[in-house]
Amino acid sequence: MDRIRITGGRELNGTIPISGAKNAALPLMIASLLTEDELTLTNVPRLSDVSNLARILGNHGVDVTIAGKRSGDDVLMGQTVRLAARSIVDTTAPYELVSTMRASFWVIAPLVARMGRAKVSLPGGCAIGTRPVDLLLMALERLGAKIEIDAGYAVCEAPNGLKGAEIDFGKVTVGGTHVALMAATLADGTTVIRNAAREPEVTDLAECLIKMGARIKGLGTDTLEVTGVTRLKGTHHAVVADRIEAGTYAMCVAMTGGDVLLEGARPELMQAALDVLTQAGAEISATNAGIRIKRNGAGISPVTVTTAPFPGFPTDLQAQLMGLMTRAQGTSRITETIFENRFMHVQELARLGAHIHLDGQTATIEGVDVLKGAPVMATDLRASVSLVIAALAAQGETLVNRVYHLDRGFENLEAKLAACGAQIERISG
Ligand SMILES: CC(=O)N[C@H]1[C@@H](OP(=O)(O)OP(=O)(O)OC[C@H]2O[C@@H](n3ccc(=O)[nH]c3=O)[C@H](O)[C@@H]2O)O[C@H](CO)[C@@H](O)[C@@H]1O
Ligand SMILES: C=C(OP(=O)(O)O)C(=O)O
Repeated sequence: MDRIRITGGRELNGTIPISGAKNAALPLMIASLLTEDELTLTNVPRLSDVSNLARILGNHGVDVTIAGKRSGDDVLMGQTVRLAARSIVDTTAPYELVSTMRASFWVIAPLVARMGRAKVSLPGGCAIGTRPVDLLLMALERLGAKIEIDAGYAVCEAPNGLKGAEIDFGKVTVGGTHVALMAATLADGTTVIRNAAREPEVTDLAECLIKMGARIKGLGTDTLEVTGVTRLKGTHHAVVADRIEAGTYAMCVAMTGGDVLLEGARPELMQAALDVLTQAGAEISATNAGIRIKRNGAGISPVTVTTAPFPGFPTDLQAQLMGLMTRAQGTSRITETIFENRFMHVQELARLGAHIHLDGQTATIEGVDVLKGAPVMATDLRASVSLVIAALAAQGETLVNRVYHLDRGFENLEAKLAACGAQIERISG
């Protein structure tokens, strides 16, 4: 199993290219099930979640080709992925495949919308919380699907097609909004989705669906109106830049000091995170090329932050912010409101010398002057990268185990950081 070795104490200076967003690429790939034509996605990140989903879609009969490895020696470009679901050969998504990644449950929406049936394994909980799918199933039921839970599978039928309806989400759900949006595009009549998630990845999916011929109004708001069409067509779409990856590298720079251009990052999609970084003492400027982040000399100021759905501070940056605050000059408070158990990093950060006290959903972090390298491991993606952030400022060597979590969501993490001066390397095997 690969590990990452980091020797802390180096400033970061240079340019980090920001990849396409994992959380947009996955639903976009799933949307290919809605049409017989070819969907071409560019700027797709090289991540294990992407290759796993390609395998899952292949099982349904989607022809997936992945091209465009790199242009030049050190300039990494996203991949181009072509997906053609000419005929769907299997409407079942088995446990063995769905259990490898939660987002694959979302195939239920295009399968039932196009084929009138789907049998998809329930995804189960994960390290950050129980993560039920009741709201996703409620949305499909509102559209007229009959759903039964049988032997661990959601069996969903709509032999006469889906019908437009009002869907009111009691709680903001990104996955629920993706599912409702995809299913409604092929439903008969108009669907109104209320309390829809406004995350940029939802808007990216909606923009692609519109290019495929879907009729959707209200992009970027909490009310989406979808008028169903009988068929969708193929298109080309570039995956939106990853605001979570950009926010993560911004926190790395805020931690180590230095001056880095986050190339291709979109400041308007991550204002809450940029505001928190500014409070923490980083200097942020938006440029034509992306976001420039600097921290020179002054220490890290403590912050008080509560996670919230977009446009609030994202839960997917909560662990990274905690990593940064371990070295703040004072006491920070971070409250997690989206997932009930997203604190797997607390114990591991403590191994590096962090002082964190957890009380319910709020972590109180007493900043320390010195962190010291240690072997660490985490059980999820963002928790793992919070350890990388702390390790970049720790004295001595940190070995981050279970790198496969990082490979789910960060393309070439060690190459991107090393190019800016970090002492970081992957140890294979
Ligand atoms: C692949 C992807 O895009 N993953 C993101 C997506 O996950 P995901 O789509 O799974 O997260 P949701 O937005 O659905 O979850 C938000 C909250 O709603 C709850 N809930 C959700 C569905 C449901 O049927 N019932 C229910 O109670 C969840 O347990 C959680 O407490 O959005 C999360 C919140 O921004 C991010 O952290 C994940 O990175
Ligand atoms: C929680 C995440 O992903 P997933 O929903 O795929 O588990 C994440 O990207 O931080």
